[in-house]
Amino acid sequence: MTTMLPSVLSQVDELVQPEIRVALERIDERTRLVAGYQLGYWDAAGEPTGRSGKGLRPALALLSARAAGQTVRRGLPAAVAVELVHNFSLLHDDVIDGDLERRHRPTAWAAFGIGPAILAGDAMLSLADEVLSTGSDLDLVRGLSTLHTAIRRLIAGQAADVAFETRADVTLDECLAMARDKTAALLACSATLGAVLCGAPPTVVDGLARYGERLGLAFQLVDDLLGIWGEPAVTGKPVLSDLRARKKSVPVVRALTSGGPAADQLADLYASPGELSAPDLALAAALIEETGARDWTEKQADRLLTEALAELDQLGEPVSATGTDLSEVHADLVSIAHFMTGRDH
Ligand SMILES: CC(C)=CCC/C(C)=C/CC/C(C)=C/COP(=O)(O)OP(=O)(O)O
Repeated sequence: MTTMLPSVLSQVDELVQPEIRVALERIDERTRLVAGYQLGYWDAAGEPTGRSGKGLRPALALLSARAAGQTVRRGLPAAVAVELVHNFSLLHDDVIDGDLERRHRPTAWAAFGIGPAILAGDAMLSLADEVLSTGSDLDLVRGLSTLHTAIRRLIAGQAADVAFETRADVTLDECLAMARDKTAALLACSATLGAVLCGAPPTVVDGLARYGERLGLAFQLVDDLLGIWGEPAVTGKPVLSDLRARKKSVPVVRALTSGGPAADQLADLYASPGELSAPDLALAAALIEETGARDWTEKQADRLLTEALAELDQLGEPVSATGTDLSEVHADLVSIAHFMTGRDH
């Protein structure tokens, strides 16, 4: 596995982030402070900081326009929109979960309060639509429908995730469906939206969608593994945070449904009242590993990555309006897929 930084990520810094900053100008100053904090542009006092999100979704959106034979710039509205939707979802997720830390600093609601944080999320969601709608020669109706279908799935996935916290009988299929909705939907949308807005043929859009769905689920499985075995200094999240919150992530549900004494012991820990102590959290992680769920989840992520990459071979050769060498775009889609699944944060 390679974790080399794909070059498209620097295009996100150069092209997409400035566009998002321009879009933020449209919202009121109070809300802009919170939104820009969430996006990593400045600290709670409005002083500039280094950007902290990885920019994976806008990177996929830029590549998606190129996969349709168009310029990177044609992918910009899609890239801005998906990064805004992503940050809306993270911000609201942190409010819902009561999480205090993300990307190595206090979450937006912890820094500004729940009201301003929710409003900043709402503002980013609304800006996403507006940015898409300002593109002139684009296939806007299909684009908006693609984005909103993903947003509805994001909400459904989040609703399931919350509901699962108080259910002891979550099945592995339910859990995987939740992960697809919560995470793969927006990543698949990112991988297709640039192409959709450029009016790409269904063969290209559908192939990119299948690539994004498989890669998106692999990405969530890696995220679940990092939520248990990741290094907090690298992930920017507190140690064992998913287990502390008794999250029904994929490795947890795989372990709980595996049968045997380790699964029973884990179920007892998850059902016990009050906060889980540090030794209990470490025990829960060890029990999950003992059931083979860590290994299984890693293998599933590898399998999904292979399937995602195989989809790229089926994409065909759309007419290139720019003389783009499409094999180069495919190589970039391969590179970002490896980066997303080989990451440590
Ligand atoms: C409607 C609603 C509230 C939905 C929430 C859905 C949700 C929180 C999904 C989690 C997706 C995920 C793995 C994010 C981390 O992405 P990343 O590692 O790319 O994040 P980065 O931008 O920090 O790099």
